[in-house]
Parts: sequence; C-alpha cells; structure tokens
Amino acid sequence: MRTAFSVETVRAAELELMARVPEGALMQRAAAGLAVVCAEVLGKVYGSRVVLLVGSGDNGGDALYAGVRLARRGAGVFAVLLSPERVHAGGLAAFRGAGGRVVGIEGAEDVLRRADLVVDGIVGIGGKGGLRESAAQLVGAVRESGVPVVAVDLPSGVDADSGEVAGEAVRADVTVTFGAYKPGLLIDPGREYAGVVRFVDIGLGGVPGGGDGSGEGAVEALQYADVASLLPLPTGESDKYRRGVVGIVAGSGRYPGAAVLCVAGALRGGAGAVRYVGHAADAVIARFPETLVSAGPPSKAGRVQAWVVGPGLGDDSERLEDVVGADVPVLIDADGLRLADEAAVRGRSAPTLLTPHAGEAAALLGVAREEVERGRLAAVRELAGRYRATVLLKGSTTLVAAAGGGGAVRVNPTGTPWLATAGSGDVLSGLAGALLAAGLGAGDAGAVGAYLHGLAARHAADGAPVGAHDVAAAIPAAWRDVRGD
Ligand SMILES: NC(=O)C1=CN([C@@H]2O[C@H](COP(=O)(O)OP(=O)(O)OC[C@H]3O[C@@H](n4cnc5c(N)ncnc54)[C@H](O)[C@@H]3O)[C@@H](O)[C@H]2O)[C@@H](O)CC1
Ligand SMILES: Nc1ncnc2c1ncn2[C@@H]1O[C@H](COP(=O)(O)OP(=O)(O)O)[C@@H](O)[C@H]1O
Ligand SMILES: [K+]
Repeated sequence: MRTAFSVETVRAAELELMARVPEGALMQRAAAGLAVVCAEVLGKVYGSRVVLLVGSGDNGGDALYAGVRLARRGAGVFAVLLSPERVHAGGLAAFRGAGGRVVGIEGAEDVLRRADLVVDGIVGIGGKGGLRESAAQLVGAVRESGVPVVAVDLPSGVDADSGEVAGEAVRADVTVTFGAYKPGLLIDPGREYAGVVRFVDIGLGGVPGGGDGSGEGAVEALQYADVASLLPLPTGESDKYRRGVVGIVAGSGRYPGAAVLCVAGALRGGAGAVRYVGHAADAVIARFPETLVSAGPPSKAGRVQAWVVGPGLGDDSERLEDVVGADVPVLIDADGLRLADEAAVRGRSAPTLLTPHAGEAAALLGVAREEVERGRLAAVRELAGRYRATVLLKGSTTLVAAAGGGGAVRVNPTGTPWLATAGSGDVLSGLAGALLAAGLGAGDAGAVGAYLHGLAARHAADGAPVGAHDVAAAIPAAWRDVRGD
C-alpha cells in the first residue's frame, strides 16, 4: 500500500522525530536527497546553472541547502528570494558561504534565461490558499522559460492535503517529497503538476506515530501485492454459485451496447455466472451466450450475490427500485444514479457502491462539474456521507471513499487517459459488480475493480487508441499481471 498522510499527521511525526535528532538534521537529510535528484536531472553538475526559487519557510531552506551541495560540485547557483527579510537564515548563510549568488525577484527573468534547472522551494506543506501575487508571477516566468523544474516536497501552489490548485502553480518535471507522500501528489489536478514523484526517506518511518496515530484523512493507493491478495480465486471447492452470481440491469432499446459491455466486464471479473435482466437480452446473448437472461423484474430473476444497475438503463426506474430494495450488495452507475432516490439508498442495509463520473457526481451534489474536478477528494467524501454509501468517483484520478465519507480514501494508481472512451465505465461497473458478488467489500471491490480496469486499458492500448470492448478483453491480462503469472 502506498499511503499519503495529511499535513497535520506529517507535522506531528516530524515534531516527534525532531526531538530525537540533532537540530537541523531533518533538513540536511531532505536537502541531501534533493541535491541527488537535481544532479540526476542535470546529468552533469559541474558548470551547470541552477536557479533556486526561495520562499520564506523551511521549504526555501531545503532549496538553499541543496543549492549549497550543488555549488560545491561546481554548479553556478542563483537564489531568487521572494521575501529577503524572512528567508531561512542558516540556509542563506551556508549558501553564500558556498559561493551561491542571491538575486531579487526583479533579476529572476535574467537568470532563468540561462538556467539548466529550476528548484522550486517557494512553499511546501506550509502553503495556504493560492500562491501570493509575487510568487504567482515568478511561477509564470518559470513556465515561459521552459527550464526543467524540480519541486521541493510538493509543487508550490498545490494544496498538500487535497491536490487542489487555486490559480497559478508550479508544473514540475520531478517532485522530491520528504518523509511521506502527501495526498496532493496522488490526486489530480495536483498529481499532474507534480510530474514524477521521488521519495526521500528522512526517518519518519511508517509516519503515524505522531498526533493521534490514526493517519486519519490519509489517502491510500493499492499496489500489485495488495490487489493480488484481494483477487477472488476459485478453489477446488468452488462452483459457479460460490464464485458469485452477479445480476446486471443495464441497457435499453436505445443503448443495448451498455448491457453487452457491462456483462463483458462481469464475466472477466470472475463472476461464476451473470444474470441479465433488461431490454438488451438479444444483444447480450449474441455476444455472450453464457449469460442467463430474463425479462421480468430483477427480484424474480433468481438468486444473485450482487446487483449492478444503471449503465444505459434509460428511464427504467421500476427495475432500479426493485434492485435498490434487494438485500444484497448493489452497484449503481450511470442512469441508475440519476434515477435513484437518495433516502432509499441511505436506507439500504446491504452495502451500496455508487460509481459516478465527475458530471454525475456534480449533478448529485448540485454543483458544477468543474467544482468536482477541482476538488475530487472533498466531492467523493461529501457524496459518500450524503448517501451513506461507498462512492467510486471516476476520472483522471479515480477515488473510492468508504460509506459515510470518513477514513482513508483509496486512490487508483493505474488510470490512463486511454480509458476516456465511451463505454469503458460500463465495463468497470460489471467488473466491480463481479468482485462484489465474489464477496469483496464495497471499498475493495471498487478499488480492485478500478486497478484492474486501468491496468487492462494499459495492456489493451499499449500506446494506441482502444475501444471499451478492448478494455474488457484485456482484463484477463491485467489479472495475470497482478498475479505475477
Ligand atoms: N518540519 C520538518 O521537520 C521538515 C520540513 N521540511 C520542509 O519544510 C517545509 C515546511 O516548511 P514550513 O512549515 O516553514 O512551511 P513552507 O516553507 O512550506 O511555507 C511557509 C511559508 O510560505 C509562506 N506562504 C504560505 N502560503 C503561501 C502562499 N500561498 N503563497 C506564497 N507564500 C506562502 C508563508 O508566509 C511561510 O513563510 C516542508 O514542505 C519541507 O520542504 C524538510 O526540511 C524536512 C524536515
Ligand atoms: N483522463 C482520464 N484518465 C484516466 N481515466 C479516465 C480519464 N477519463 C475517463 N477515465 C476513466 O474512463 C472510464 C469512463 O467511464 P464513464 O465516464 O462512465 O464513461 P461511459 O459512461 O462512456 O462508460 C472511467 O473508468 C474513468 O475513470
Ligand atoms: K515547493
């Protein structure tokens, strides 16, 4: 598991560690790691020209001490001080002592023009709100210059706890983060601003030692091994019922394809059997003859261990209500989200998994789509609280919040923009539905489903466009990949 911790937790852990190590030791560890990465990006340090953007806190201190190390290796290092009167004093003295040169903000453009590397030490986890005017202008000048950027701890202007960006922010090629991943490095838009993230161990260990030790508010990304341990594998004792029967209520006369793609996802997701209920039975059977189809209400279709309802459903609210009333786990997607009654969803006793994209989430929350895309973490928590359901928010960063909205939010690390193709969400809902039917909890089903889905898209696309059916067909490859076969 890759875990990102809130600023509060990181600060508490740092305080605890600082009490046990010599003064300044943590900053030296951070600066040493930072300088190593800067040297890698430069290729050749001797004779190179490095510009440090130095803010008024310890983030600027890190940059200055890294500048010291680069200057000692023969780089020409310039520090642009945003607030000369409040700069890290020890760092500045050491920097001057190593031959570093200080320039005011007015001299920034001149040194940027001839720079090989910019080190962004404007602000780190102490940042509040959007970048101040002078910092924002400097960031604009850096972008114009086109010089590669290494960000210190996190790109200045990115909110560490949420990944939100209010106005201008540094676009880094590499971000060197210290002690712990910050949520903003894993969640868009922040994730995109961070570029490649490099981790430097400063001795914080597993982190939540400080504070209440709960790591509350953290974000977690499943890794291969986590997913492998959650995959439902058939055993000698298995039969189709024990593996999980998933019921699918999807598709309509107008959108039969959604049903086909949803069934495709469910079959590749390891369902022992798929029951299909709806208006697209002919299309489903033509493509997947193993599907058990029926035309009546879902509650009369036979036993299932989980339902998926909504993709391409149209206005079939009767079937939707029938499924919402079932006492097995239910995944609600697409049209199902539009039609579902909030109180009925809240009142369910079995787990519910909602899988909106940003537009659907915005409609449910009564806000603009952009607001959801700007603040994904807040939106997914809010929805999970409102509906008392697990919520998987799809998009450039897919997030999964547990019912109620509290606790760690899962962030999917395998996403790829090749997934932005019609019908790929239908595949995901079938896939996650099969995992629910196999007995995974709603959070695990969502997170594992998103992980396999993203990986399948990478396998299918391999650098070229794909359709949603290609993604479904590549789920077995993703599955093998995770199992290490
Ligand atoms: N605490 C520790 O043990 C360690 C901290 N380290 C570094 O210290 C950083 C945190 O340092 P600080 O707590 O001093 O905070 P920062 O340096 O991140 O930021 C605080 C300073 O930035 C200014 N600022 C805040 N918001 C701003 C905005 N929107 N626009 C422009 N300026 C803004 C504030 O006036 C303040 O002076 C970390 O991100 C990391 O880089 C590392 O040295 C490792 C050890
Ligand atoms: N830019 C992106 N990067 C990564 N994944 C994306 C991106 N855009 C969309 N996706 C993924 O593609 C899928 C699209 O689902 P959805 O929006 O429901 O489409 P549809 O309704 O056409 O099936 C989701 O899994 C979503 O997370
Ligand atoms: K920074």
